[in-house]
Amino acid sequence: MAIIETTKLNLFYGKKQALYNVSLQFPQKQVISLIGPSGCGKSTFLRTLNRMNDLIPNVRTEGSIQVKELDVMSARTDMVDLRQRVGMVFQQPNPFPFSIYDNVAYGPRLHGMTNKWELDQIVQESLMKASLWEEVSDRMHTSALGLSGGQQQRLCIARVLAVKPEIILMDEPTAALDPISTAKIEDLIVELKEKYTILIVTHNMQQASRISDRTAFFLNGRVVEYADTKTIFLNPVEKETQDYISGRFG
Ligand SMILES: Nc1ncnc2c1ncn2[C@@H]1O[C@H](COP(=O)(O)OP(=O)(O)OP(=O)(O)O)[C@@H](O)[C@H]1O
Repeated sequence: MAIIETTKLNLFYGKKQALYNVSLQFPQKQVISLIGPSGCGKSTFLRTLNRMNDLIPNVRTEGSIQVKELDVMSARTDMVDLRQRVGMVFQQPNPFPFSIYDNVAYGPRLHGMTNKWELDQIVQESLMKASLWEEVSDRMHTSALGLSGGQQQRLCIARVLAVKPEIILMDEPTAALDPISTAKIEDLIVELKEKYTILIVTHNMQQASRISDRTAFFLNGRVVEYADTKTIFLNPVEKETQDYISGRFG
């Protein structure tokens, strides 16, 4: 069953159209890669799913997005609720300038959790799920800004996990990281799909083929092909997909 379904999604930045009739379905508890050359609309598409584009002036969106029963584009949709269910991790790790503990506790506190015992539990659990607990358990009250880039990115993932999302959107989450930190995040993504649905924008073809179950290839704001990852990389139907994955453009 699809956890996310977009239907005929069009998006305009002012007069410029960036997405054309994007209709995609994403099954639960899978990793889905969004690939395509720079400027083809991958990040724009990702941001429509939790309405992050609303923060950009002059954006207009048409079509529909369902996250299970939730009509994402409805004016009645509660943004705090939506972004709790559909969390996001960005290219540059962006921890708050607070302690490690306060970064992870931020979301639960925002949702009204005040009990210290409960907060301690959720912070520890989230850091464990993000494979960071062992590295930080003895310095929870020191600044998150003292962590390495890879640790900061896992902290940002822990921060998302702490509010118990169903879906995690990741926009090039390893682009700013070294190969070892990248491998840790990739392992983590594969572990997390046991419980979460993960959409990842990536320019790294090996990464997409290593970690994702399904892959969507975008070009000029359109989805050219969407299939299981093996098919996209080994046996694509469309010539444009073949050209892109074999490095002939992009
Ligand atoms: N805030 C914005 N205002 C106006 N146009 C934008 C904005 N953000 C993106 N665009 C345009 O929309 C199109 C799609 O951009 P988008 O960033 O979604 O592509 P992308 O595939 O994620 O690219 P990249 O891989 O380089 O991050 C591009 O033509 C881009 O210039």
